[in-house]
Amino acid sequence: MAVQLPNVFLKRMQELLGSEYDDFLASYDSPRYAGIRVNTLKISMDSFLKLAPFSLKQVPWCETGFYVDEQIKPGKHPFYHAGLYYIQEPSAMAPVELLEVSEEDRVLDLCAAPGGKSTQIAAKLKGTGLLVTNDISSERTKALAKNIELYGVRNAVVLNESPERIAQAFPHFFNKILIDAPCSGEGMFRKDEDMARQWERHSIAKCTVMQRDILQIAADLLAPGGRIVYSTCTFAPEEDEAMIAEFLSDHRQFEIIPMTRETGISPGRPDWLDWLYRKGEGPEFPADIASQTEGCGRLWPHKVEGEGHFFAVLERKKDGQQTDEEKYGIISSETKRNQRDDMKSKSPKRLRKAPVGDHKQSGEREQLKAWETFAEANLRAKLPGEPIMFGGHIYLSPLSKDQLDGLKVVRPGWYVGTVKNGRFMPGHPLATALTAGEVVRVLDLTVEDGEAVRYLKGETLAAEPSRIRCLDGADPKGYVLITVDGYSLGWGKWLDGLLKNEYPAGWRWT
Ligand SMILES: C[S@@+](CC[C@H](N)C(=O)[O-])C[C@H]1O[C@@H](n2cnc3c(N)ncnc32)[C@H](O)[C@@H]1O
Repeated sequence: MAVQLPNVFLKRMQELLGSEYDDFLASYDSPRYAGIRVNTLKISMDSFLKLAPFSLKQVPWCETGFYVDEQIKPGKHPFYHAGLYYIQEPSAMAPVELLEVSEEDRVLDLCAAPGGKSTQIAAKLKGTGLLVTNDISSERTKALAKNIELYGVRNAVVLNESPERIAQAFPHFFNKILIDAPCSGEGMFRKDEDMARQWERHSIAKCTVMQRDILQIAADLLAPGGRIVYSTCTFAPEEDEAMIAEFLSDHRQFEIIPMTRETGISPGRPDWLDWLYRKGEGPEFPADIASQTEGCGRLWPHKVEGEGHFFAVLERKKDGQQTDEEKYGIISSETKRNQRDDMKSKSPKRLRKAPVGDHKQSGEREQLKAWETFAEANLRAKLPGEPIMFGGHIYLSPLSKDQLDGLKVVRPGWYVGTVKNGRFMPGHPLATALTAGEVVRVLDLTVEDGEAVRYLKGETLAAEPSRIRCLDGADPKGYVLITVDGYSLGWGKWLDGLLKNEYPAGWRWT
């Protein structure tokens, strides 16, 4: 077998899977599956299918997902740098499909880094509603913020918080919540051999403690009638069926929404709750709860083309016994006061409202004015969100500063730029989320002639003024949106036949 699997894991799977075990084990001898998901925020499916530079095979459970041959290196193509697709393991595409995100939803992705599922949610929101995307690891939120920017998301707030503190700030606020929980990662063994080596260290018992806490708090974050999707990339019943059964026992107002099976999703295994109970490793759940867990789902590596995943869709019952707090999001002023005090005492580095000093306020006003002047001269679009200052930078935020007060904010919204020496400098994320029709100057490069790659490498390009497409008879001199085959890559600054490259050093093609 190509992958060295832990003996304890193999013994458990043999007991759990019985006659299916041999097929399961044989799946480790097949190559892993690679996938890409089209970012419909930046390109329509029709256009992508015409433009796709490699052959694609549909992923059954995700309309925008495709299997690709890993050897083609999908990360080494200008279209990847234009954010036209995300490289994602095919089974990891299923949880967001089950969340059934609609336009205008308020969505929370609680365990989001590096952002695969958040970018999928953002595409479904189509720039409407709100995405709050969070991870407890400050290191991992760097990749999360970068992906939100690369994929052209305009309506996301990126947080680096504990779920408890988000629940204090936003009680019963979100109507869709994704918990892609930290887990023992048994479904990752073929993709990442390190996961197999570290399986004992990320023990199932440790993971269940985190999962229990996160699920518990998610119930306090969910608005009436809302939906939670809980997912793991592990097969362990302690982290899957038993975690869901325990949640349902503690939250009788919730129920599992069984999922359809046509796409290859296998049912949950209530009998595995008995297996745990008989081993003395789990409680005996009431029959009505245990039977519901059959409505959970798994993608198995020996049954579908994917590495494996577990999911449960949880909704609040319509006739459930709810407190006013749960029903209407009402929270008593005393609870609010206690929560605010608690939040303030625990917060080291947080978003602060602008100090009220006149000097500071007029400085901020000037900077916001500089942004408005830039937008008037260079853009032809009404952009969403409130302009706010944060850490010396200007953002368009889907939330007010008050709503974010006291939280550890990585990005309060869409980063549009910063003012240096009285001059507005547009940010790279402004460019990646703009379309060619929204700006005054565009220079379109192509994959074929190699110029797009030269731009991504940071080279200065020569360009005759006639190549700069200028709206309304504008002068070619100034900030130009650089596109590849029509899709935005970043900024350039054109002067006298030369295009100064504004593609950020840390993002360059190497
Ligand atoms: C399976 S990964 C998430 C993958 C991500 N959803 C994606 O699709 O790219 C689990 C994440 O949970 C985060 N995490 C662990 N404990 C957490 C907690 N208590 N609250 C929020 N995030 C947590 C980890 O840092 C990790 O990034």
